[in-house]
Amino acid sequence: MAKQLRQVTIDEVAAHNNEASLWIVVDSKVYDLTRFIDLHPGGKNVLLDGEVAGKDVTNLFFSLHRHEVLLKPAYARLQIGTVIGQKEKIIPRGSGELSRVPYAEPAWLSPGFSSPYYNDSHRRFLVAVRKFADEVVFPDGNVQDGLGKPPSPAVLDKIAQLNMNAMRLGPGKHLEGLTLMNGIIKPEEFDCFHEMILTQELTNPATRGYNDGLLGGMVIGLPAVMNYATPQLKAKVLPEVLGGKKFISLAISEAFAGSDVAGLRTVAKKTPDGKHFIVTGTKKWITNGNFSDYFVTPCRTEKGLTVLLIPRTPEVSTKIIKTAYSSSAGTAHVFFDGVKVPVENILGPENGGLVVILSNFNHERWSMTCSTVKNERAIVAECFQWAAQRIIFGKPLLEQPVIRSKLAAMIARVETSQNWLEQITFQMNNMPYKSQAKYLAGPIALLKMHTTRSAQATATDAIQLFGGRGITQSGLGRVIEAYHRGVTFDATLGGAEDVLADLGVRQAMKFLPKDIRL
Ligand code: HEM
Repeated sequence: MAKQLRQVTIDEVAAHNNEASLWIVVDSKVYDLTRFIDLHPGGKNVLLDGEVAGKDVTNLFFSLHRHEVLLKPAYARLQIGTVIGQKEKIIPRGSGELSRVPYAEPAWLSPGFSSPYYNDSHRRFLVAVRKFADEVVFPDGNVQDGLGKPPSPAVLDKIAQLNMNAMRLGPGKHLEGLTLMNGIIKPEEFDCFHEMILTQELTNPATRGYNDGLLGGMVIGLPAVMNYATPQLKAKVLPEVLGGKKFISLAISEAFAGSDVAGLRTVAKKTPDGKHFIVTGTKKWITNGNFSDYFVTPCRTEKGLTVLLIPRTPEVSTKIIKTAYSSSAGTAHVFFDGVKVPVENILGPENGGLVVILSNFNHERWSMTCSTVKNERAIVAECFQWAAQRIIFGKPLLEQPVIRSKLAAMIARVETSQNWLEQITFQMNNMPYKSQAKYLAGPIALLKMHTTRSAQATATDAIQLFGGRGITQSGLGRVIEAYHRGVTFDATLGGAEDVLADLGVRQAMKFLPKDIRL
Protein backbone atom coordinates (compact mmCIF):
# COMPACT_ATOMS: atom_id res chain seq x y z
CA MET A 1 0.00 0.00 0.00
CA ALA A 2 1.32 3.49 -0.86
CA LYS A 3 2.56 5.48 2.12
CA GLN A 4 0.21 8.28 3.30
CA LEU A 5 2.02 11.63 2.94
CA ARG A 6 1.39 14.22 5.66
CA GLN A 7 0.73 17.94 5.24
CA VAL A 8 3.34 19.72 7.33
CA THR A 9 4.02 23.37 8.26
CA ILE A 10 7.46 24.89 7.84
CA ASP A 11 7.53 25.51 11.62
CA GLU A 12 6.95 21.83 12.27
CA VAL A 13 9.92 20.97 10.01
CA ALA A 14 12.08 23.49 11.87
CA ALA A 15 11.47 21.64 15.16
CA HIS A 16 13.15 18.48 13.79
CA ASN A 17 16.66 19.82 13.64
CA ASN A 18 18.94 17.37 15.40
CA GLU A 19 20.25 13.82 15.40
CA ALA A 20 17.26 12.53 17.41
CA SER A 21 14.87 13.75 14.72
CA LEU A 22 16.06 15.28 11.47
CA TRP A 23 13.78 16.65 8.76
CA ILE A 24 14.55 18.75 5.71
CA VAL A 25 12.58 20.22 2.78
CA VAL A 26 13.58 19.85 -0.86
CA ASP A 27 11.27 21.39 -3.46
CA SER A 28 8.16 21.34 -1.23
CA LYS A 29 8.76 17.75 -0.10
CA VAL A 30 9.54 16.91 3.51
CA TYR A 31 12.13 14.20 4.13
CA ASP A 32 12.76 12.47 7.44
CA LEU A 33 16.49 11.73 7.43
CA THR A 34 16.78 10.55 11.03
CA ARG A 35 17.55 6.94 10.14
CA PHE A 36 19.52 8.00 7.05
CA ILE A 37 22.05 10.20 8.88
CA ASP A 38 24.63 7.43 9.25
CA LEU A 39 23.97 6.05 5.77
CA HIS A 40 24.26 9.32 3.85
CA PRO A 41 27.03 8.89 1.20
CA GLY A 42 27.99 12.54 1.67
CA GLY A 43 28.54 12.03 5.41
CA LYS A 44 26.73 12.82 8.62
CA ASN A 45 28.05 16.24 9.51
CA VAL A 46 26.70 18.03 6.46
CA LEU A 47 23.15 16.99 7.38
CA LEU A 48 23.44 18.20 10.98
CA ASP A 49 24.78 21.60 9.95
CA GLY A 50 22.75 24.53 11.37
CA GLU A 51 21.94 25.71 7.81
CA VAL A 52 20.57 22.28 6.87
CA ALA A 53 18.80 20.50 9.74
CA GLY A 54 15.12 21.49 9.87
CA LYS A 55 15.47 23.85 6.88
CA ASP A 56 14.35 24.18 3.25
CA VAL A 57 17.58 23.18 1.48
CA THR A 58 16.32 23.05 -2.09
CA ASN A 59 19.08 25.13 -3.70
CA LEU A 60 21.81 23.53 -1.62
CA PHE A 61 20.51 20.05 -2.43
CA PHE A 62 20.53 20.65 -6.18
CA SER A 63 24.01 22.13 -6.04
CA LEU A 64 25.26 18.80 -4.67
CA HIS A 65 23.07 16.06 -6.16
CA ARG A 66 21.42 15.09 -9.44
CA HIS A 67 17.63 15.12 -9.39
CA GLU A 68 17.65 11.38 -10.05
CA VAL A 69 18.82 10.81 -6.44
CA LEU A 70 15.38 11.83 -5.15
CA LEU A 71 13.61 9.64 -7.71
CA LYS A 72 15.39 6.43 -6.69
CA PRO A 73 12.95 4.27 -4.68
CA ALA A 74 15.49 3.79 -1.85
CA TYR A 75 15.62 7.57 -1.31
CA ALA A 76 12.11 8.54 -2.44
CA ARG A 77 10.75 6.56 0.51
CA LEU A 78 12.43 9.02 2.90
CA GLN A 79 9.69 11.53 2.00
CA ILE A 80 7.09 11.78 4.75
CA GLY A 81 5.02 14.70 3.56
CA THR A 82 4.71 18.02 1.74
CA VAL A 83 4.80 21.58 3.04
CA ILE A 84 1.38 23.18 3.30
CA GLY A 85 0.88 25.84 0.61
CA GLN A 86 3.93 24.81 -1.45
CA LYS A 87 4.04 23.07 -4.84
CA GLU A 88 6.76 21.04 -6.53
CA LYS A 89 8.69 23.34 -8.92
CA ILE A 90 11.41 21.09 -10.33
CA ILE A 91 9.86 18.88 -13.01
CA PRO A 92 12.00 16.12 -14.52
CA ARG A 93 11.62 15.10 -18.16
CA GLY A 94 8.98 12.35 -18.30
CA SER A 95 9.43 9.05 -20.12
CA GLY A 96 9.39 9.57 -23.90
CA GLU A 97 9.17 13.36 -23.54
CA LEU A 98 11.33 15.98 -25.20
CA SER A 99 13.77 18.03 -23.16
CA ARG A 100 12.92 21.68 -22.53
CA VAL A 101 16.58 22.74 -22.28
CA PRO A 102 17.69 24.88 -25.25
CA TYR A 103 19.74 22.86 -27.77
CA ALA A 104 19.04 19.61 -25.92
CA GLU A 105 17.05 18.53 -28.98
CA PRO A 106 17.92 18.95 -32.65
CA ALA A 107 16.23 21.87 -34.44
CA TRP A 108 13.51 19.70 -36.05
CA LEU A 109 12.19 18.94 -32.55
CA SER A 110 12.50 22.49 -31.22
CA PRO A 111 9.43 24.75 -30.87
CA GLY A 112 8.97 27.07 -33.84
CA PHE A 113 11.37 25.21 -36.15
CA SER A 114 10.63 23.11 -39.21
CA SER A 115 12.80 20.86 -41.36
CA PRO A 116 12.65 19.52 -44.92
CA TYR A 117 13.93 16.13 -43.79
CA TYR A 118 11.33 14.92 -41.30
CA ASN A 119 7.59 14.25 -41.29
CA ASP A 120 5.02 13.05 -38.76
CA SER A 121 6.13 9.44 -39.04
CA HIS A 122 9.57 10.47 -37.74
CA ARG A 123 8.03 12.30 -34.78
CA ARG A 124 5.75 9.36 -33.89
CA PHE A 125 8.66 6.99 -34.21
CA LEU A 126 10.96 9.11 -32.05
CA VAL A 127 8.45 9.33 -29.19
CA ALA A 128 7.86 5.55 -29.21
CA VAL A 129 11.57 4.68 -29.31
CA ARG A 130 12.44 7.27 -26.65
CA LYS A 131 9.78 5.89 -24.31
CA PHE A 132 11.13 2.38 -24.82
CA ALA A 133 14.71 3.56 -24.21
CA ASP A 134 13.72 5.51 -21.08
CA GLU A 135 11.74 2.64 -19.60
CA VAL A 136 13.53 -0.50 -20.76
CA VAL A 137 17.00 0.15 -22.17
CA PHE A 138 18.54 2.89 -20.00
CA PRO A 139 17.60 1.35 -16.62
CA ASP A 140 19.25 -1.89 -17.77
CA GLY A 141 22.23 0.05 -19.13
CA ASN A 142 22.81 1.84 -15.84
CA VAL A 143 23.11 -1.51 -14.06
CA GLN A 144 24.89 -3.66 -16.65
CA ASP A 145 27.42 -1.01 -17.70
CA GLY A 146 28.56 -0.73 -14.08
CA LEU A 147 28.80 -4.49 -13.72
CA GLY A 148 30.64 -4.90 -17.03
CA LYS A 149 27.97 -7.33 -18.23
CA PRO A 150 26.25 -7.44 -21.64
CA PRO A 151 22.67 -6.16 -21.98
CA SER A 152 20.16 -8.38 -20.19
CA PRO A 153 18.60 -11.16 -22.29
CA ALA A 154 15.10 -9.84 -21.45
CA VAL A 155 16.00 -6.43 -22.95
CA LEU A 156 17.53 -7.99 -26.06
CA ASP A 157 14.38 -10.10 -26.48
CA LYS A 158 12.15 -7.02 -26.33
CA ILE A 159 14.38 -5.22 -28.83
CA ALA A 160 14.11 -8.18 -31.20
CA GLN A 161 10.33 -8.46 -30.75
CA LEU A 162 9.90 -4.84 -31.85
CA ASN A 163 12.07 -5.66 -34.88
CA MET A 164 14.57 -3.01 -33.85
CA ASN A 165 17.48 -5.21 -34.93
CA ALA A 166 16.16 -5.26 -38.47
CA MET A 167 15.51 -1.51 -38.39
CA ARG A 168 19.07 -0.83 -37.22
CA LEU A 169 20.28 -2.17 -40.56
CA GLY A 170 18.40 0.57 -42.38
CA PRO A 171 15.63 0.57 -44.96
CA GLY A 172 15.43 -2.33 -47.39
CA LYS A 173 13.99 -5.68 -48.34
CA HIS A 174 14.80 -7.22 -44.97
CA LEU A 175 11.97 -5.11 -43.45
CA GLU A 176 9.28 -6.42 -45.80
CA GLY A 177 6.36 -8.02 -43.98
CA LEU A 178 7.65 -7.08 -40.51
CA THR A 179 5.64 -5.25 -37.86
CA LEU A 180 7.88 -2.37 -36.84
CA MET A 181 7.68 -0.93 -33.35
CA ASN A 182 4.20 -2.42 -32.78
CA GLY A 183 3.06 -1.09 -36.16
CA ILE A 184 3.79 2.57 -35.48
CA ILE A 185 5.54 2.76 -38.83
CA LYS A 186 5.15 0.74 -42.03
CA PRO A 187 8.18 -1.01 -43.56
CA GLU A 188 7.78 0.96 -46.80
CA GLU A 189 7.80 4.26 -44.88
CA PHE A 190 11.03 3.46 -43.04
CA ASP A 191 13.98 5.55 -44.27
CA CYS A 192 17.49 6.48 -43.20
CA PHE A 193 16.15 9.25 -40.94
CA HIS A 194 14.12 6.68 -38.98
CA GLU A 195 17.27 4.63 -38.70
CA MET A 196 19.20 7.68 -37.50
CA ILE A 197 16.53 8.35 -34.87
CA LEU A 198 16.63 4.74 -33.68
CA THR A 199 20.42 4.74 -33.42
CA GLN A 200 20.45 8.05 -31.57
CA GLU A 201 17.64 7.27 -29.16
CA LEU A 202 19.20 3.98 -28.04
CA THR A 203 22.48 5.63 -27.12
CA ASN A 204 23.31 7.13 -23.75
CA PRO A 205 26.41 9.22 -22.98
CA ALA A 206 26.63 7.73 -19.49
CA THR A 207 26.93 4.10 -20.65
CA ARG A 208 29.22 4.09 -23.68
CA GLY A 209 30.30 0.45 -23.24
CA TYR A 210 26.72 -0.76 -22.87
CA ASN A 211 25.74 1.20 -25.98
CA ASP A 212 28.15 -0.93 -27.99
CA GLY A 213 27.03 -4.04 -26.10
CA LEU A 214 23.57 -3.35 -27.47
CA LEU A 215 24.50 -5.37 -30.55
CA GLY A 216 26.90 -2.87 -32.11
CA GLY A 217 28.60 -5.96 -33.57
CA MET A 218 25.43 -6.83 -35.43
CA VAL A 219 25.07 -3.32 -36.85
CA ILE A 220 28.55 -3.44 -38.36
CA GLY A 221 28.80 -7.19 -39.05
CA LEU A 222 25.44 -8.36 -40.37
CA PRO A 223 25.35 -6.12 -43.50
CA ALA A 224 28.17 -8.24 -44.95
CA VAL A 225 25.95 -11.33 -44.55
CA MET A 226 22.90 -9.53 -45.95
CA ASN A 227 24.77 -8.27 -48.99
CA TYR A 228 27.19 -11.10 -49.74
CA ALA A 229 26.08 -14.46 -48.25
CA THR A 230 24.53 -17.25 -50.33
CA PRO A 231 20.71 -17.41 -50.11
CA GLN A 232 20.97 -20.60 -47.99
CA LEU A 233 23.35 -19.01 -45.50
CA LYS A 234 21.22 -15.88 -45.30
CA ALA A 235 18.08 -17.94 -44.71
CA LYS A 236 19.75 -19.55 -41.70
CA VAL A 237 21.67 -16.66 -40.14
CA LEU A 238 19.45 -13.59 -40.64
CA PRO A 239 16.43 -14.87 -38.67
CA GLU A 240 18.68 -16.09 -35.85
CA VAL A 241 20.48 -12.77 -35.49
CA LEU A 242 17.60 -10.40 -36.19
CA GLY A 243 15.47 -12.44 -33.80
CA GLY A 244 18.03 -11.90 -31.04
CA LYS A 245 18.72 -15.63 -30.66
CA LYS A 246 22.31 -15.48 -31.89
CA PHE A 247 24.94 -12.76 -31.89
CA ILE A 248 27.43 -11.70 -34.51
CA SER A 249 30.50 -9.49 -34.68
CA LEU A 250 32.82 -8.00 -37.25
CA ALA A 251 36.27 -9.46 -36.66
CA ILE A 252 38.67 -7.39 -38.77
CA SER A 253 41.34 -5.79 -36.61
CA GLU A 254 44.40 -7.59 -35.31
CA ALA A 255 47.30 -6.64 -33.11
CA PHE A 256 49.32 -6.40 -36.33
CA ALA A 257 46.81 -4.37 -38.33
CA GLY A 258 43.95 -2.05 -37.49
CA SER A 259 42.74 0.22 -40.25
CA ASP A 260 45.50 -1.25 -42.47
CA VAL A 261 43.55 -4.31 -43.61
CA ALA A 262 46.27 -5.28 -46.08
CA GLY A 263 48.45 -6.23 -43.09
CA LEU A 264 46.07 -8.86 -41.67
CA ARG A 265 47.72 -12.16 -40.71
CA THR A 266 44.80 -14.49 -40.00
CA VAL A 267 45.15 -17.27 -42.56
CA ALA A 268 42.49 -19.46 -44.20
CA LYS A 269 43.93 -22.48 -46.01
CA LYS A 270 41.77 -24.55 -48.30
CA THR A 271 41.54 -28.29 -47.62
CA PRO A 272 42.74 -30.57 -50.46
CA ASP A 273 39.13 -31.50 -51.35
CA GLY A 274 38.35 -27.76 -51.75
CA LYS A 275 35.32 -28.00 -49.46
CA HIS A 276 36.61 -26.18 -46.39
CA PHE A 277 39.02 -23.57 -45.12
CA ILE A 278 41.14 -24.12 -42.03
CA VAL A 279 41.42 -20.77 -40.25
CA THR A 280 44.23 -19.86 -37.88
CA GLY A 281 44.88 -16.46 -36.35
CA THR A 282 43.92 -13.93 -33.69
CA LYS A 283 41.64 -10.91 -33.91
CA LYS A 284 41.73 -8.05 -31.42
CA TRP A 285 39.30 -5.36 -30.15
CA ILE A 286 36.27 -7.25 -31.46
CA THR A 287 33.12 -5.51 -30.20
CA ASN A 288 30.60 -8.09 -28.85
CA GLY A 289 33.23 -10.78 -29.59
CA ASN A 290 32.99 -12.24 -26.13
CA PHE A 291 29.37 -13.26 -26.57
CA SER A 292 29.18 -13.72 -30.34
CA ASP A 293 28.10 -16.90 -32.11
CA TYR A 294 29.30 -15.73 -35.55
CA PHE A 295 32.34 -13.76 -36.69
CA VAL A 296 32.55 -11.94 -40.03
CA THR A 297 36.25 -12.45 -40.60
CA PRO A 298 38.59 -11.32 -43.36
CA CYS A 299 41.40 -13.88 -43.80
CA ARG A 300 44.44 -14.15 -46.01
CA THR A 301 43.82 -16.74 -48.71
CA GLU A 302 45.94 -17.95 -51.60
CA LYS A 303 45.56 -14.86 -53.78
CA GLY A 304 44.24 -12.15 -51.54
CA LEU A 305 41.70 -11.54 -48.78
CA THR A 306 38.56 -13.61 -48.34
CA VAL A 307 35.80 -12.78 -45.88
CA LEU A 308 34.38 -15.82 -44.07
CA LEU A 309 31.44 -16.17 -41.74
CA ILE A 310 32.94 -18.25 -38.95
CA PRO A 311 30.54 -19.86 -36.47
CA ARG A 312 31.70 -20.38 -32.88
CA THR A 313 33.03 -23.96 -32.56
CA PRO A 314 35.33 -25.57 -29.97
CA GLU A 315 38.28 -24.25 -32.04
CA VAL A 316 37.12 -20.66 -31.50
CA SER A 317 37.80 -19.05 -28.14
CA THR A 318 37.33 -15.50 -26.87
CA LYS A 319 38.72 -13.48 -24.01
CA ILE A 320 37.58 -10.09 -22.72
CA ILE A 321 40.02 -7.21 -23.29
CA LYS A 322 39.80 -4.64 -20.51
CA THR A 323 39.46 -1.21 -22.05
CA ALA A 324 38.68 2.29 -20.76
CA TYR A 325 34.97 1.66 -21.14
CA SER A 326 32.73 -1.05 -19.70
CA SER A 327 33.16 -4.72 -20.59
CA SER A 328 29.43 -4.56 -21.34
CA ALA A 329 30.58 -4.12 -24.94
CA GLY A 330 32.10 -7.60 -24.86
CA THR A 331 35.32 -6.28 -26.48
CA ALA A 332 37.42 -9.38 -27.00
CA HIS A 333 40.39 -11.18 -28.36
CA VAL A 334 39.15 -13.89 -30.73
CA PHE A 335 41.39 -16.91 -31.27
CA PHE A 336 40.90 -19.18 -34.29
CA ASP A 337 42.88 -22.37 -33.75
CA GLY A 338 42.48 -24.41 -36.90
CA VAL A 339 38.76 -23.78 -37.33
CA LYS A 340 37.12 -25.77 -40.16
CA VAL A 341 34.81 -23.47 -42.14
CA PRO A 342 32.74 -24.65 -45.16
CA VAL A 343 33.44 -22.80 -48.42
CA GLU A 344 29.71 -21.99 -48.52
CA ASN A 345 30.47 -19.48 -45.74
CA ILE A 346 32.46 -17.18 -48.04
CA LEU A 347 30.97 -13.68 -48.09
CA GLY A 348 31.51 -12.05 -51.49
CA PRO A 349 34.21 -13.00 -53.95
CA GLU A 350 36.96 -15.45 -52.95
CA ASN A 351 40.23 -13.48 -52.77
CA GLY A 352 38.19 -10.32 -53.34
CA GLY A 353 37.22 -9.62 -49.74
CA LEU A 354 38.48 -6.05 -49.76
CA VAL A 355 35.32 -5.00 -51.60
CA VAL A 356 33.20 -6.55 -48.85
CA ILE A 357 35.12 -4.76 -46.10
CA LEU A 358 35.20 -1.39 -47.82
CA SER A 359 31.52 -1.41 -48.81
CA ASN A 360 30.65 -2.11 -45.17
CA PHE A 361 32.58 0.86 -43.80
CA ASN A 362 30.21 3.61 -44.98
CA HIS A 363 27.18 2.40 -43.06
CA GLU A 364 29.32 1.57 -40.02
CA ARG A 365 30.86 5.04 -39.88
CA TRP A 366 27.59 6.81 -40.54
CA SER A 367 25.80 4.98 -37.72
CA MET A 368 28.69 5.70 -35.33
CA THR A 369 28.39 9.36 -36.24
CA CYS A 370 24.67 9.31 -35.39
CA SER A 371 25.53 8.17 -31.84
CA THR A 372 28.40 10.61 -31.46
CA VAL A 373 26.19 13.58 -32.31
CA LYS A 374 23.41 12.46 -29.99
CA ASN A 375 25.77 12.02 -27.05
CA GLU A 376 27.52 15.31 -27.67
CA ARG A 377 24.14 17.05 -27.64
CA ALA A 378 23.27 15.42 -24.33
CA ILE A 379 26.50 16.82 -22.89
CA VAL A 380 25.72 20.32 -24.17
CA ALA A 381 22.40 20.07 -22.31
CA GLU A 382 24.13 18.83 -19.13
CA CYS A 383 26.50 21.81 -19.30
CA PHE A 384 23.73 24.33 -19.97
CA GLN A 385 21.75 23.10 -16.97
CA TRP A 386 24.78 22.97 -14.71
CA ALA A 387 25.89 26.46 -15.68
CA ALA A 388 22.41 27.73 -14.78
CA GLN A 389 22.19 26.04 -11.39
CA ARG A 390 25.78 26.26 -10.16
CA ILE A 391 26.17 29.34 -7.97
CA ILE A 392 29.72 30.57 -7.64
CA PHE A 393 30.95 33.88 -6.25
CA GLY A 394 27.29 34.66 -5.51
CA LYS A 395 25.88 34.19 -9.02
CA PRO A 396 25.15 31.41 -11.50
CA LEU A 397 28.04 30.26 -13.69
CA LEU A 398 25.91 31.29 -16.66
CA GLU A 399 26.33 34.94 -15.66
CA GLN A 400 30.05 34.70 -16.56
CA PRO A 401 30.80 35.73 -20.18
CA VAL A 402 33.60 33.16 -20.38
CA ILE A 403 31.13 30.37 -19.59
CA ARG A 404 28.65 31.62 -22.18
CA SER A 405 31.46 31.69 -24.70
CA LYS A 406 32.30 28.03 -23.93
CA LEU A 407 28.64 27.07 -24.31
CA ALA A 408 28.45 28.96 -27.59
CA ALA A 409 31.36 26.93 -28.96
CA MET A 410 29.76 23.68 -27.80
CA ILE A 411 26.41 24.55 -29.37
CA ALA A 412 28.02 25.61 -32.64
CA ARG A 413 29.97 22.35 -32.81
CA VAL A 414 27.02 20.05 -32.24
CA GLU A 415 24.75 21.99 -34.59
CA THR A 416 27.38 21.82 -37.34
CA SER A 417 27.74 18.06 -36.91
CA GLN A 418 23.97 17.51 -36.83
CA ASN A 419 23.37 19.56 -39.96
CA TRP A 420 26.12 17.82 -41.93
CA LEU A 421 24.85 14.44 -40.71
CA GLU A 422 21.32 15.26 -41.87
CA GLN A 423 22.57 16.41 -45.26
CA ILE A 424 24.47 13.12 -45.79
CA THR A 425 21.53 11.09 -44.48
CA PHE A 426 19.36 12.81 -47.07
CA GLN A 427 21.82 11.72 -49.78
CA MET A 428 21.69 8.14 -48.47
CA ASN A 429 17.91 8.23 -48.79
CA ASN A 430 18.06 9.41 -52.37
CA MET A 431 21.24 8.01 -53.91
CA PRO A 432 21.38 4.48 -55.37
CA TYR A 433 23.42 2.15 -53.10
CA LYS A 434 26.12 1.63 -55.74
CA SER A 435 26.70 5.35 -56.19
CA GLN A 436 27.01 5.79 -52.43
CA ALA A 437 30.34 3.92 -52.39
CA LYS A 438 31.61 6.36 -55.02
CA TYR A 439 30.21 9.64 -53.74
CA LEU A 440 29.71 9.21 -49.99
CA ALA A 441 32.78 7.28 -48.76
CA GLY A 442 34.80 10.52 -48.59
CA PRO A 443 32.14 12.78 -47.07
CA ILE A 444 31.20 10.14 -44.46
CA ALA A 445 34.86 9.72 -43.49
CA LEU A 446 35.24 13.50 -43.09
CA LEU A 447 31.95 13.76 -41.23
CA LYS A 448 33.02 11.11 -38.73
CA MET A 449 36.41 12.75 -38.29
CA HIS A 450 34.77 16.13 -37.74
CA THR A 451 32.13 14.92 -35.27
CA THR A 452 34.54 12.98 -33.08
CA ARG A 453 37.04 15.86 -32.97
CA SER A 454 34.21 18.17 -32.06
CA ALA A 455 32.87 15.72 -29.47
CA GLN A 456 36.29 15.46 -27.84
CA ALA A 457 36.59 19.23 -27.65
CA THR A 458 33.17 19.33 -26.01
CA ALA A 459 34.18 16.62 -23.52
CA THR A 460 37.22 18.70 -22.53
CA ASP A 461 35.16 21.88 -22.18
CA ALA A 462 32.57 20.01 -20.12
CA ILE A 463 35.22 18.92 -17.63
CA GLN A 464 36.33 22.53 -17.26
CA LEU A 465 32.74 23.51 -16.49
CA PHE A 466 32.12 20.71 -14.00
CA GLY A 467 35.58 20.80 -12.40
CA GLY A 468 36.31 17.86 -10.08
CA ARG A 469 32.76 16.60 -10.51
CA GLY A 470 33.51 15.94 -14.18
CA ILE A 471 36.21 13.44 -13.29
CA THR A 472 34.16 11.64 -10.62
CA GLN A 473 32.22 8.48 -11.40
CA SER A 474 29.29 9.25 -9.09
CA GLY A 475 27.29 12.35 -8.28
CA LEU A 476 26.57 15.47 -10.31
CA GLY A 477 29.24 15.03 -12.96
CA ARG A 478 28.91 11.28 -13.49
CA VAL A 479 27.57 11.66 -17.04
CA ILE A 480 30.44 13.99 -17.97
CA GLU A 481 33.02 11.61 -16.51
CA ALA A 482 31.60 8.62 -18.41
CA TYR A 483 31.28 10.65 -21.60
CA HIS A 484 34.85 11.91 -21.41
CA ARG A 485 36.09 8.34 -20.99
CA GLY A 486 33.89 6.96 -23.76
CA VAL A 487 34.26 9.61 -26.42
CA THR A 488 37.72 8.39 -27.37
CA PHE A 489 36.07 5.17 -28.54
CA ASP A 490 34.02 7.18 -31.03
CA ALA A 491 37.27 8.72 -32.24
CA THR A 492 39.00 5.36 -32.69
CA LEU A 493 36.50 2.65 -33.66
CA GLY A 494 35.62 2.49 -37.34
CA GLY A 495 38.82 4.32 -38.30
CA ALA A 496 41.03 6.74 -36.40
CA GLU A 497 40.54 10.45 -37.14
CA ASP A 498 43.76 10.92 -39.11
CA VAL A 499 43.05 7.87 -41.25
CA LEU A 500 39.56 9.15 -42.02
CA ALA A 501 40.82 12.66 -42.75
CA ASP A 502 43.29 11.25 -45.23
CA LEU A 503 40.69 8.99 -46.81
CA GLY A 504 38.26 11.88 -47.19
CA VAL A 505 40.75 14.04 -49.06
CA ARG A 506 42.05 11.16 -51.17
CA GLN A 507 38.48 10.39 -52.27
CA ALA A 508 37.99 14.05 -53.23
CA MET A 509 41.28 13.98 -55.19
CA LYS A 510 39.72 11.39 -57.49
CA PHE A 511 37.23 14.04 -58.61
CA LEU A 512 39.79 16.83 -59.05
CA PRO A 513 39.92 17.72 -62.78
CA LYS A 514 43.41 17.60 -64.27
CA ASP A 515 42.66 20.39 -66.70
CA ILE A 516 42.12 23.30 -64.32
CA ARG A 517 44.51 25.86 -62.85
CA LEU A 518 44.06 28.78 -60.47
C1 HEM B 1 16.84 13.36 0.70
C2 HEM B 1 18.01 13.75 1.17
C3 HEM B 1 19.33 13.30 0.65
C4 HEM B 1 19.67 12.19 -0.04
C5 HEM B 1 18.77 11.04 -0.48
C6 HEM B 1 21.09 12.28 -0.32
C7 HEM B 1 21.80 11.34 -1.03
C8 HEM B 1 23.12 11.48 -1.41
C9 HEM B 1 23.82 10.59 -2.28
C10 HEM B 1 23.24 9.35 -2.95
C11 HEM B 1 25.08 11.06 -2.42
C12 HEM B 1 26.23 10.42 -3.24
C13 HEM B 1 26.50 11.20 -4.50
C14 HEM B 1 25.36 11.18 -5.48
O1 HEM B 1 24.98 10.10 -5.95
O2 HEM B 1 24.85 12.28 -5.80
C15 HEM B 1 25.17 12.25 -1.62
C16 HEM B 1 26.29 13.04 -1.55
C17 HEM B 1 26.35 14.22 -0.83
N1 HEM B 1 25.34 14.83 -0.14
FE1 HEM B 1 23.46 14.12 0.07
N2 HEM B 1 21.58 13.44 0.21
C18 HEM B 1 20.54 14.09 0.81
C19 HEM B 1 20.58 15.32 1.43
C20 HEM B 1 21.69 16.09 1.55
C21 HEM B 1 21.70 17.38 2.16
C22 HEM B 1 20.49 18.07 2.76
C23 HEM B 1 22.95 17.83 2.10
C24 HEM B 1 23.38 19.14 2.61
C25 HEM B 1 24.52 19.66 2.62
C26 HEM B 1 23.76 16.81 1.44
C27 HEM B 1 25.09 16.87 1.16
C28 HEM B 1 25.81 15.98 0.41
C29 HEM B 1 27.19 16.13 0.07
C30 HEM B 1 28.11 17.28 0.48
C31 HEM B 1 27.52 15.04 -0.70
C32 HEM B 1 28.87 14.77 -1.37
C33 HEM B 1 28.82 15.41 -2.73
C34 HEM B 1 30.07 15.25 -3.54
O3 HEM B 1 30.94 14.46 -3.20
O4 HEM B 1 30.16 15.98 -4.56
N3 HEM B 1 22.94 15.77 1.12
N4 HEM B 1 23.97 12.50 -1.03
